Amino acid sequence: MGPNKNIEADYNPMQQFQKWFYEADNLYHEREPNAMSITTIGIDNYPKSRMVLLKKYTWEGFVFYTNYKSDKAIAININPKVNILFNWGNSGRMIQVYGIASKITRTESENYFDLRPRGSKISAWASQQSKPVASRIVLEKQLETYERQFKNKEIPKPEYWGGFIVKPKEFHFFEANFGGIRLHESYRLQEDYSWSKNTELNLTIH
Ligand SMILES: Cc1cc2nc3c(=O)[nH]c(=O)nc-3n(C[C@H](O)[C@H](O)[C@H](O)COP(=O)(O)O)c2cc1C
Repeated sequence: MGPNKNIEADYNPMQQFQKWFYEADNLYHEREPNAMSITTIGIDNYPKSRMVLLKKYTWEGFVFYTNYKSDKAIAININPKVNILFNWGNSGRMIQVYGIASKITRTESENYFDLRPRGSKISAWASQQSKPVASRIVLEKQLETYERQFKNKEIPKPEYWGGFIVKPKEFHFFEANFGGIRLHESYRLQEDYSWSKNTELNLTIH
């Protein structure tokens, strides 16, 4: 079928995301509905994907946390254009989001860090993400060191740990069904901040 273009002035595709996210969790019982892949373009110009966990989404965008010295953070600093992907196998649904990533405020990251379990806080201190560790023993030693250092103390957020928000520019919602019909709805942010919508139905062979 041909594309069916129309503009829905008040519509925000975050509503559709919210519906599918809710259903992935409560209707289709995905094991980890908040797991998403994020692809960045690195300094070597290669795209690189890895999984992260979505910790919050708002009308503004999608928030995840990481090490600001990691490959993904370095890539984002150079090129903030990213692609995130949710793949929910139980329902045959997939969502792609093109967006622009930026750091959230330090206060927001601190507030979230304070809510994390003690073990995760220690790990944030001990882990040098994207850097090879000589051995498991070295990593365990680092964990012990920080456990000793913070014994009976509040654990502050490390300077290099924090969140990114991905502000969406384009959404693609895909739904495959077993009859081989694939629904593809896409939304693009326009200059006036309204979203244009495009719907396609494709007959696909898996
Ligand atoms: C299911 C899953 C969830 C993950 N969640 C996160 C996360 O929320 N934040 C994070 O920094 N790394 C997370 N990781 C580890 C990353 O995939 C990645 O290995 C690490 O962040 C280093 O990536 P980079 O070197 O490309 O920056 C997760 C891995 C898996 C398999």
